[in-house]
Amino acid sequence: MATSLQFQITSTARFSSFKTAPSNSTSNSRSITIPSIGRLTSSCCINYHRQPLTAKASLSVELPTTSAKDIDGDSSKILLEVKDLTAVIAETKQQILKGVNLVMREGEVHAVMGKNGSGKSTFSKVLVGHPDYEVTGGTVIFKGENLLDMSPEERSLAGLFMSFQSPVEIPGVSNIDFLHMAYNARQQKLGRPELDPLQIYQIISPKLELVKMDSSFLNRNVNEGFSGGERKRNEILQLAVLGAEVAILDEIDSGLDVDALQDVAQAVNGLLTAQNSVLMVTHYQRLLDYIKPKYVHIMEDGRIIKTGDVSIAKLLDKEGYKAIA
Ligand SMILES: Nc1ncnc2c1ncn2[C@@H]1O[C@H](COP(=O)(O)OP(=O)(O)OP(=O)(O)O)[C@@H](O)[C@H]1O
Repeated sequence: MATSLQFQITSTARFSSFKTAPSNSTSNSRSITIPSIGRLTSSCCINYHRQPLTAKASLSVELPTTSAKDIDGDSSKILLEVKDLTAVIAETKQQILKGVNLVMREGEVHAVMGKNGSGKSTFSKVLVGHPDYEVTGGTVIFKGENLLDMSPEERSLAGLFMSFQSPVEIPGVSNIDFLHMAYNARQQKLGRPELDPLQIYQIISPKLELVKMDSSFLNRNVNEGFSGGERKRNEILQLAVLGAEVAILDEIDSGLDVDALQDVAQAVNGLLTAQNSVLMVTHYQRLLDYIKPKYVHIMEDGRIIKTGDVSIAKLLDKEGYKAIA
């Protein structure tokens, strides 16, 4: 039971469709006290009630047989390969994604820009399996596996993370409990021992410093009453603690003051390695001054219509989207 709850919370709790039981349902939970932050509770026994998912696509897919080097001479490992991805809004069947193509390799930072309503967030949410959307065509290969065959929880546990444009509150679940459960779910998936509350705190503590968050945020319910900027920092805290091979950051710069933007960017840069990759959705060149992308993609009407280096973003900033057309 605990296992399935842990699996659910790693990603789907972060979608708005999640509902949690009141916090008094944590009876029998294990707890410890850490002086600086008060009481930590391991919440394996919180009851979660989730609406059924509708976004799981089961399109048949042929995994690539050629190596990355065969295709374009770059021998770095491909982490994510999106081909001709199309998707509709589940409820209305309105088509939003109209054939997205993208390849992300280890060690790369990609930025996706585009006018309001061009499909950037939808693309990000479809990748993590958000239930509001149905995939209608195309393929997505993540670390050699068919991503579209995985549930949102499996995607998260496989190492795909998304920071939402508007991170949702999770009432009744403290930050520390959320991180603890999500972390242990990943440990389980990797066949490693689960950590107790003290051990998890030792992992989280340096990450708090990385994102410059006060430890008091750990005992608050996830995002409840957080300011816009605090929510964004909290998203990066989750990324820092849980880790990911591909992190999708949807407008991580929105709502941040100039100092907070630098802190968050510095934290993201601190998490980048030669083995992982970041996909940033943004409207503003200023973010790209801090987190430098190898590629900038322009999305229009559900497709990536142009890919280039950061000079595209600079041109956009100066002359607007008419310069891209
Ligand atoms: N769940 C939904 N229900 C109805 N319409 C939706 C839904 N999700 C996306 N859309 C519509 O799909 C289009 C693309 O939306 P999306 O949020 O992906 O754009 P975006 O490029 O991220 O925009 P912005 O830059 O303003 O954040 C918009 O017209 C939006 O209204």
